Amino acid sequence: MVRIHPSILSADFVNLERDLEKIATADGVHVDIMDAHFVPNLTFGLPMVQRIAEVTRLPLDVHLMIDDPDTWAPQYAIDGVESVTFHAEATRDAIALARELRARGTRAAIAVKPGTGIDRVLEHLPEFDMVLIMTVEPGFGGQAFMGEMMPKLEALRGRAEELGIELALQVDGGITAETLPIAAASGANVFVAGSAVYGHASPADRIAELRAAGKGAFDTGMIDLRAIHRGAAGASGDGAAGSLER
Ligand SMILES: O=C(CO)[C@@H](O)[C@H](O)COP(=O)(O)O
Repeated sequence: MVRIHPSILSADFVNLERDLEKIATADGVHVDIMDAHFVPNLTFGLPMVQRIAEVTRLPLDVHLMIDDPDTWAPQYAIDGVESVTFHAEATRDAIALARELRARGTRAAIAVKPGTGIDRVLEHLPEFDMVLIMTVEPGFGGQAFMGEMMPKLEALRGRAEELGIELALQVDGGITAETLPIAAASGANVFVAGSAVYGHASPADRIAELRAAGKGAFDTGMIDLRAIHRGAAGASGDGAAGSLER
């Protein structure tokens, strides 16, 4: 199933309730939490997430771009939050944190920056409900999609199929109607789009367009994922950072 999660990083924070209404036809709201340490940008924290959860019926997909998620992430497992994503590069113990999030009733997701390999994520894949492959350097909207991240998606989707587990695969950064099918064909099924949605005169029309682009990629069976996976040897990289265990 294709899911479109607009990123409110591109919304008008002063008119956020209005801008949330504009994306009511989406499948979730991507909420970027930035601390000006892990990434060079600053957004907001838990009180704002609580208010967002109160004013929208859509499930929240909280993406923590912060230091020390081991301490802070569990607090975001509140009503209305469907998943909490923390970064492999920032956590001390990804598995313990994922288990804690699940125990609190939210989906546990791990994100990797473009320079980070996925070997350890592949090793421990059943611990996570979702993996987020960043297709830009985290921090800002409006950057260009990095197609060279596609082998990571292919390797993750292939491994999930081998294990017979359900895994949401999210991509974030530079997603448009042109780039979304590329990521869908590589195994992604949850698409974050900020400037593409909020930069359009009608966010609802853009959401429909993105959904159709993703559905088209799946329906036409553009690419056989297993074939891709066979050719994706070495795609996982050696991991620039992000030990998953202490
Ligand atoms: O996490 C981030 C940026 O770090 C994103 O969620 C951006 O908001 C995506 O914006 P676009 O690339 O779609 O404009």
